[in-house]
Amino acid sequence: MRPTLRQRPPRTLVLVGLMGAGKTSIGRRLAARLGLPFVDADHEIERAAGCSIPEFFDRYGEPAFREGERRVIARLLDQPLQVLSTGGGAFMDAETRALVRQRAHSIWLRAELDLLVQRTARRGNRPLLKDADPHETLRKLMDLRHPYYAQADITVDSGDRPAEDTVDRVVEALQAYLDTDADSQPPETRPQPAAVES
Ligand SMILES: Nc1ncnc2c1ncn2[C@@H]1O[C@H](COP(=O)(O)OP(=O)(O)O)[C@@H](O)[C@H]1O
Ligand SMILES: O=C(O)C1=C[C@@H](OP(=O)(O)O)[C@@H](O)[C@H](O)C1
Ligand SMILES: [Mg+2]
Repeated sequence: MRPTLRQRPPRTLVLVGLMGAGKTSIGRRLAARLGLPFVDADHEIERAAGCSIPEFFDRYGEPAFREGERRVIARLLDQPLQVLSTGGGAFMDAETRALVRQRAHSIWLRAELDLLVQRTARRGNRPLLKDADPHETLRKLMDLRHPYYAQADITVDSGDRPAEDTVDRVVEALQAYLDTDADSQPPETRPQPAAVES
């Protein structure tokens, strides 16, 4: 029997990590395992904009995409408990990180560079990887973004193994987190940090 959680998670589960880490595919399977709705922020942006992510980048540019991404994720974090897979750049935004911290549990799916390159080579749907050498681009993004992903509540290696095995690892890490972490209360009851005078 595959592991599942002993309790309903108190908050939405947000997956973060680089392109190809498996946020969309593992997120969908995790939701099915836990019996929760699944939503992918990129799919929601595509639905709202009526075009694909590459078309969005072509027509409106990356800054407009980031703005849309921030708004869509804020809206999705207002919805009832679900599994929410973000696009790789979403957690770089300070407002999004703060909102995720307040309202959700975050899970960083971490993977080796070569595996990310392999997994993203299969489809040409990632505008950031279409021009320059994808290996070099992902390496730079790794340097830039890993310190932010590392701020997630939970980290799970998304290695070269069957996806359901990675889901097992996510469930086990999440159970351990919910068992021990004082922050794992529903968002309404979580105490807010006191304002800091600057
Ligand atoms: N064990 C695995 N874990 C995650 N993704 C995998 C795995 N094996 C193959 N993949 C594939 O890697 C590709 C990229 O995954 P995706 O879920 O789109 O990543 P992300 O949303 O993080 O960019 C998909 O085609 C997925 O099916
Ligand atoms: O890392 C990024 O900046 C991006 C990741 C993509 O999502 P995935 O991480 O699901 O591929 C998508 O949001 C867009 O192409 C930009
Ligand atoms: Mg994705």
